[in-house]
Amino acid sequence: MSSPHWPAPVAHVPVDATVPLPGSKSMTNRALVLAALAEGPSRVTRPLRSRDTELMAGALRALGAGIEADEAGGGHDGWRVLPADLTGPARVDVGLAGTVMRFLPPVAALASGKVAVDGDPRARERPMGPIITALRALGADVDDGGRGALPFTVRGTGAVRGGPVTIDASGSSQLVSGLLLAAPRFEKGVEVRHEGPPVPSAPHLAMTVRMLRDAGVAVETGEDVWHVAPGPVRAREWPIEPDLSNAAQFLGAALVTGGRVTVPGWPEATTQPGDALRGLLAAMGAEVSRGPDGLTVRGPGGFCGLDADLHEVGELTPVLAALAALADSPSRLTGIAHLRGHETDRLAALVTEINALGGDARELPDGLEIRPRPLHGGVFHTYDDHRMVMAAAVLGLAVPGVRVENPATVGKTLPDFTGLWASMLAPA
Ligand SMILES: O=C(O)C1=C[C@@H](OP(=O)(O)O)[C@@H](O)[C@H](O)C1
Ligand SMILES: C=C(OP(=O)(O)O)C(=O)O
Repeated sequence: MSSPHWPAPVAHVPVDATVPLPGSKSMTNRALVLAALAEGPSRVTRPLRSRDTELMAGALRALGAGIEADEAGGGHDGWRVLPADLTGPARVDVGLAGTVMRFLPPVAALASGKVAVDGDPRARERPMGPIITALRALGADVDDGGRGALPFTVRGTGAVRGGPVTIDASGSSQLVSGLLLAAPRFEKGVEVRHEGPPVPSAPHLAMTVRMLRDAGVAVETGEDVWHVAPGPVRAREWPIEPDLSNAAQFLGAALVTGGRVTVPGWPEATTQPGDALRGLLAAMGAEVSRGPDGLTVRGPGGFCGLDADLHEVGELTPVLAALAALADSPSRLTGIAHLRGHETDRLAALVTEINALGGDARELPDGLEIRPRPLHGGVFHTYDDHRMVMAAAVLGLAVPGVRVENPATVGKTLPDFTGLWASMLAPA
């Protein structure tokens, strides 16, 4: 899926905009899974409609679930989800979606029949081994040809025993979330114990636990251990919050241009990691306020670099790295070695592309060090990574001549990104 280069627009005046954002990828894909496993029909309202969520809907449909437009939904592009007996044979395409490749196989193990799972070429390189091994330990039959990676076939028997399992989830929190989401339907539930270097993305694990409990499932947590009791998953309405991680580039534009951006509907309390933007952008010098209109970020003119451990909020890194390259002082972003297993090796990609524009970025064993330098235009490669497009757009606000390769890859989580960006930059 490539598209012509996109000339990232320069902001000639401070932005002054309100940017409504589509729903959270992470919440939408959890809601779809829980709704497909529920006792009766559910609704997912204001979901994200993007490549990652359409892939999840397609995967669940392939197993037999009904997922259809919610005609009564008042124009929010919502879904009605009608659970059904899960059956194979089926083929599932996970694309490059971490949520689909880690959340779907445990669901497939509950189906009766074979489910073949594959994805984009890069998906075959993303960490999957620990969840394949864990599924086997829980009683599922997975044929991966000894690769410990995609593609593989889950030979479902219609039931999974479940019980205790130990996993090294240091490569991705999704390895734990995937097991937990399907576990209420395992005969014994599950007790997942993590052993290894720290698990990243704690808010995403909290989101998994929160949403399971919201579906009436009993979940207990301790340090590096999660217990899900077997039992029914309640059918319900799942209202999806705006995607706060996708707010990063828009709020960042306020900082870069010394302007103002408001994101409506910012939740009072949330498990989304994007909520950390309030503190992170404030640490760079932004004025951050919350009101009835939403969350507002104002940029003071210049802004400073960031010294932060992003272990829990790794998906914010590409945009924060772009901001760091434009800041008034150096930045150190640490705790993010696991980003080498994301859509692309994000640490390598960010260093290569920032430096190709004249920047000074270097890899640390677990992160990035970025020293601001005057940048120039050029092609910014995006490596099938939506967040590389978003990072490039932030750089382009201040650097004339940034041309973004394959901007359509942003459709993974924000298909209308360039439209929203243009609206943000349009004079009020
Ligand atoms: O569970 C989720 O919805 C996600 C968890 C995180 O994955 P990692 O823990 O692999 O970083 C995050 O980066 C990803 O964008 C979404
Ligand atoms: C890491 C990300 O996605 P995925 O769900 O594919 O892991 C991301 O969106 O930044």
